[in-house]
Amino acid sequence: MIRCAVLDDYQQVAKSIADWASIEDRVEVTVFHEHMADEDELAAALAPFEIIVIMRERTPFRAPLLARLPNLKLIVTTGMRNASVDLEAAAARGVVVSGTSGLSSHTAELTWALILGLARNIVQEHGAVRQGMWQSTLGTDLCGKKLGVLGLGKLGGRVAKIGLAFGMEVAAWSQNLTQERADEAGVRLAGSKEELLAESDFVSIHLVLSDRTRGLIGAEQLKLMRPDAYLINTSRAPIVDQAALAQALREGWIAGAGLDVYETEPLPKDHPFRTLPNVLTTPHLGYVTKDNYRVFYQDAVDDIRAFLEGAPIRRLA
Ligand SMILES: NC(=O)c1ccc[n+]([C@@H]2O[C@H](COP(=O)([O-])OP(=O)(O)OC[C@H]3O[C@@H](n4cnc5c(N)ncnc54)[C@H](O)[C@@H]3O)[C@@H](O)[C@H]2O)c1
Ligand SMILES: O=C(O)[C@H](O)CO
Repeated sequence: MIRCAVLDDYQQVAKSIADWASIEDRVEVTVFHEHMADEDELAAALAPFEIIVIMRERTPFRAPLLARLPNLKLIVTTGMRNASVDLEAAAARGVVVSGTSGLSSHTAELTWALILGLARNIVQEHGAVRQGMWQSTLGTDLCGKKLGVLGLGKLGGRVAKIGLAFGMEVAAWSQNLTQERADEAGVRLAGSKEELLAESDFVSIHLVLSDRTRGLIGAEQLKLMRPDAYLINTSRAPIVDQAALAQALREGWIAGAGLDVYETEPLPKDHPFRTLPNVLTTPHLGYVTKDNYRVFYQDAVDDIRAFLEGAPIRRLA
């Protein structure tokens, strides 16, 4: 039997959500529900396995860990982009890395959950109702307000479209955004990042993390935002200087933030984002839906079958 490990199945759904029975005559699957952060623990637990299925970027596979996994032949990661797998080191060890497809609506929808949650103080009001109170905050209308979208790719484009449906004025900016793409999305191309930050009621980040986008929003940029504006980041934490963001929230440079992504995940227990009253946090839930997991895990099973049969496989570049 080929041994396969499935990592970080926090919700304990990996086995039931896909058709593993179709490969059970050849593959013995062990599912790990708890996150293992320690490299020694990972190396010891994973050394016997030929195949490892990983959920997004929860457990990094860099050269030192890969070197300690002598039996490893295939890594299946969910999605087709995973910055925490060292593809070169894997190739050097003869380990194939494949990816899965996935849906693209999920994170745009979570972005709107955060925007709506912030605009209508949903979490505070829910808590207050539970404690016997009635109407303790004033909400903000979205219709007629300005939404600034940083990065107009798949998710940014979808978020912009929903903003238009709410009757918002939508502008977008990124270093490589063209007038043609802005026209196609039906939004205004902002003259500069600074202009977009200064004028928006809600700024939502949908850039990929790269050398050009790391630290794109620091203290200087946060100070350009209005004190009644909100920042939403469901993209990647290091695009925003995290210490500057905590200061901005503490000192009221902006009204609040909706965050799904963090520099260290899981977010450390004593991190200020866990307690600041004007932060709405979700634990990197953008992609965590039944519908998307069904696609992720079924594709993982299909990748494993293809690999075992020598059929073409979706390799990560
Ligand atoms: N929270 C979640 O669970 C979740 C789920 C899926 C994706 N994401 C993140 O959302 C982000 C957007 O994903 P997507 O699928 O829309 O990606 P995409 O590739 O379709 O779009 C990314 C955007 O970034 C821009 N961009 C790329 N490189 C750039 C650079 N060097 N400088 C400036 N702009 C640049 C692109 O032009 C585009 O507008 C990514 O960071 C992704 O990791 C988060
Ligand atoms: O980029 C993504 O797909 C999500 O953030 C999960 O890692």
